[in-house]
Amino acid sequence: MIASVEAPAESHNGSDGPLLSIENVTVQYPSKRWRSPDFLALKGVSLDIRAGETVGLVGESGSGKTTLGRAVLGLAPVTTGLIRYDGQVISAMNRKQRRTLSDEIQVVFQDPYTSLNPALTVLDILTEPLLTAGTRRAEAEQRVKDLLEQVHLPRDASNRLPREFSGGQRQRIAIARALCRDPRLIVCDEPVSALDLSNQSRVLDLFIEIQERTGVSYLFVTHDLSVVRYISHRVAVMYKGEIIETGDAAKVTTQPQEPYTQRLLLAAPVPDPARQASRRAARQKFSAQLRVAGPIDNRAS
Ligand SMILES: Nc1ncnc2c1ncn2[C@@H]1O[C@H](COP(=O)(O)OP(=O)(O)OP(=O)(O)O)[C@@H](O)[C@H]1O
Repeated sequence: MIASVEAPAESHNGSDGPLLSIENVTVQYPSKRWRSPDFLALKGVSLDIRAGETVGLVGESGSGKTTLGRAVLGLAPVTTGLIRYDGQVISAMNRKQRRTLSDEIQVVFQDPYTSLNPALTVLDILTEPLLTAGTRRAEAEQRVKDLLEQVHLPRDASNRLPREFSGGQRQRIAIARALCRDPRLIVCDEPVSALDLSNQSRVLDLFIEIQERTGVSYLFVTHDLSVVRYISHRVAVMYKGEIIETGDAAKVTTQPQEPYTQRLLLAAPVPDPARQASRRAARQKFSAQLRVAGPIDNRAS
């Protein structure tokens, strides 16, 4: 695995501004139970993503990572704040207006076993978004051949059903589907966490390869720090609905400034025994520092 990817040299959208700009966004889920308060899942989150950039969103379970990805996709209610895409405010768009963005913003979900329609062949899964957009069938079928090649699946994959593929191969089909209409931003929600380690690194390499070729940006949601370090240019760390630290991926994942990020780093599993020993020593040192510094909630805002 490489240490971290090179930052994109320049914006692909021809402007100096970010491709995606999340500005002070709050998401409040309405309570489903009588007299219980609404739940504030995001508390004033701000984050930019430039064209061609991968921003990794990391944090423990329940910190709000998926909610932020869903807010970008228009699937979680933005209560206050704004989300701009290429300068245009998208957070206030209705469903019909959002549909016009499906060429631009796509998603790859965690579970390749449930994200693909089991009754459709790969050809049907991949031609459907193209035919819906008005592409002629012959052209759509040629495009599917190209897409299968791009994600390193054999051309005869077209005629098979999702159940005939392994988890890693299914995730490649899901990636091909996300690529159908040449998006400029893909929200990746834990796209490798259901895969075994060797498939994880192959699929991560595929994401990087696609980005190098197309200049697509990724908002990459994961709880796994080694994944985030591998794939991201920058990392944003979420804690209880807030972004508490952002910065260069290599720096945040090796020299985090915030005690919470330090704790997250120390809690990450390390298979190599020598590294485990040094991790244990670091953990003990960090615990001693914490005893002096006070509880981890006392982080800088
Ligand atoms: N539709 C919903 N209605 C009410 N609360 C929700 C809803 N979706 C998420 N939440 C709550 O919002 C908080 C953030 O959830 P979210 O799924 O964004 O976290 P996460 O960081 O992605 O967690 P994980 O890594 O486990 O997926 C959690 O406390 C969750 O219970």
